[in-house]
This record gives sequence, structure tokens and C-alpha cells, in this order.
Amino acid sequence: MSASAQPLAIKICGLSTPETLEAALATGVEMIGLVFHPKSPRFVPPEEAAALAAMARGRAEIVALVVDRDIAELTDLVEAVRPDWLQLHGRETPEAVRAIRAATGLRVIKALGIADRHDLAAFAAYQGIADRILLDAKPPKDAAYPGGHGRTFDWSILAALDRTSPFMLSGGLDPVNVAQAIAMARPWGVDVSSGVERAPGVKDVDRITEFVVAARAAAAAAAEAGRT
Ligand SMILES: O=C(O)c1ccccc1N[C@@H]1O[C@H](COP(=O)(O)O)[C@@H](O)[C@H]1O
Repeated sequence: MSASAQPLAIKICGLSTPETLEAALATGVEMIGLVFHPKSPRFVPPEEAAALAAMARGRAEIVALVVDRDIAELTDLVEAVRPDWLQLHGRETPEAVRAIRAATGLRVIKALGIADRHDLAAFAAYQGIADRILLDAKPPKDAAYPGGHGRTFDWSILAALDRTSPFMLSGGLDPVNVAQAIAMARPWGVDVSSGVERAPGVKDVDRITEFVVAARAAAAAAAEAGRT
């Protein structure tokens, strides 16, 4: 089935409390993300993450976000948390993605940092290797962690993208701009973190709901117009 025939997948990333996780699950989102990068303000220790994952299991797909971890660390994490997906948000090569997929048996989202159209050249290298490719804005140069900074990129550069592979869009999405992002980028899924927060690492339940309502309406409008 082509990406255009599927309903939009919405992922709320960086959930770290039972209250905000429950708010996200109540909206019916397809994916929730738990961040295992220690430098992130959204980091959750594996024991807390296992409890959050137990709440989400069967209601949404669980995504464990990691940055440049080796296979032994990932195996331990997978055993403790039992996610459905791994989101690789570092400099993992196509060979590393292939090896991680084989070792864990999990589906993999590979994030690519995008600033301009030249960065899209990396897309082809991961096609057929990663299960989903996530196009995210590049972080600031001096950033302590490689995502979750609320920065957007120029979505118009995605018009030329090969759409035979399902891709997800992230980077600075929020309840106000997500409709335009969906209309322009026509992604398989959208992913948000800081755009549904009050402060870094502090999710806002009203903003989560507003984001999901806006994204669903935009996807329905795009489908109606025959553009997705
Ligand atoms: O959210 C984090 O703290 C994070 C840390 C390390 C790597 C990625 C991270 N988040 C991902 O970044 C993008 C964009 O986030 P935002 O919406 O712009 O805040 C998203 O895919 C998050 O999953």
C-alpha cells in the first residue's frame, strides 16, 4: 500500500509522566515516544520507562528513542522496556541500522537531520533498510542533544522526494503549524515533542490534544482534496 493510502500516523515523543502519557493515549495517537538519551530533558530511566510502556502497550505503538547506542546496550533496553520500535536519532550508518534491526528484531525509525535539499541525499541510503525514515530539522551547532529543539526546516524541499518509502516529518511542529506541514510535506506520519510542551521536558495535555485534533483535520482535508 502506498504511503498516500494510509491514515496519518501521529507520534507524541518525550512523554515522561503517567498523566501526560494518558493524555496522549486518550487522543488515540498511533505512537508514543520515550527518550533514552541521558542529555535530553525528556530522558526517562529504563525502570520508569518500563512502567510507562506497560501503560501504553496495546493502545499505541511504543517507540524507544536512542542516540548512537551499541547493540549490547540496546539489547538490555529492549529487554527492560519491550518497545515496538527503535528510533535511531544519532549518526547511525545504514550498516548499523541493518545490524540493530537484525539483533533486536524491532522495526527501526532512522532520523535524518535536514537543513536544506542537499541533506535529502541521505534519504536514499536508508531506503529499504530503515522501516521508516524521519526527516527532522538539524539541531543548533552547539546543542547538547541532537533533537527536540523546536526548529523547523523548509518543507517545500520535500516536493521532489521519492515517495515510495514512507517517511515521517518532525522538527518544530506544533498545533498551529502542523496543518501547513501536512499539506506541504504529505508525510506518512508526524512526530512532535517540544511543540506540545510548556517548558523543555514538561508536556502540556491541552497542547497534546490540540496538536492531534489539528493533525487529524489536516490529514482528512488533504485526503479529501486527493493530495495525500
Ligand atoms: O526530544 C528529545 O529530547 C530528543 C533528544 C535527542 C534526540 C531526539 C529528540 N527528539 C526528537 O526530535 C524531533 C523534533 O522534536 P521537536 O518537536 O522539534 O521538539 C522529534 O522527532 C523528537 O522525537
